[in-house]
Amino acid sequence: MIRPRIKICGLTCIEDALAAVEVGADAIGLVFYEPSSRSVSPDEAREMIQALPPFVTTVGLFVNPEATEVEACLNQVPLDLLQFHGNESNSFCEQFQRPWIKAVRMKDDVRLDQLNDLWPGARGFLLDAYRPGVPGGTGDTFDWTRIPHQRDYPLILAGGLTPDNVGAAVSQTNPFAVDVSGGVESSPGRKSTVTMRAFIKAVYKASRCNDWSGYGSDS
Ligand SMILES: O=C(O)c1ccccc1N[C@@H]1O[C@H](COP(=O)(O)O)[C@@H](O)[C@H]1O
Repeated sequence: MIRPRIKICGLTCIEDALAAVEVGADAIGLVFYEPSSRSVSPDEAREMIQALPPFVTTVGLFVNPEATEVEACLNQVPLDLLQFHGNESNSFCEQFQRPWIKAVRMKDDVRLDQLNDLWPGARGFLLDAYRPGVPGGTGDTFDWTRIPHQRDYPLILAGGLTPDNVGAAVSQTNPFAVDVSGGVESSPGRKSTVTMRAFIKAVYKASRCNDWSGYGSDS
């Protein structure tokens, strides 16, 4: 099994972003959705990205934004990828000339065989738990047996992942990537380096990838 890429989302300060990269995150997510405790301003996001080493994918998360908000953000922040976590259409997501992924909340009636028809421009689909009235970042899991083994899109598995359950999640679903936010937090908006390291180690272990050597000790 190829090791899934690992995105740590909802970073709010340079210190946590650097720690995420140091323990092995491939991508970091920045939340541009103000009601969230993980929300950052474009200025804060730019400062965080400027502090990163190369080869770290920077992802901007939006929930039903105005196009002007995304454009203003892109003018200030060098984002590699956009993550749309609301009810955005394919044509809305396509207009920014930037690669994007679509988050899909796993409500009972979601048809995973129709994702590419609904959002043909998406580079991948992030599956998250569904909780009425909350767009994401809930810390809830969903039933992974709903995910088919045969897929025609890169699957990014999210929703309530933690160091304790991500190994089983990876083994069961063989995702292209995993995405975590609340499961590696020490307090609202802040990440625990120890927990991020444990999360990444669990992903490596589940993919039988023995070369994990993230910096520092486990304690
Ligand atoms: O993190 C948030 O605050 C958030 C707000 C609105 C939409 C999505 C949000 N986060 C994303 O939700 C999933 C799952 O998060 P969790 O691991 O269950 O806490 C993940 O993709 C976050 O990036």
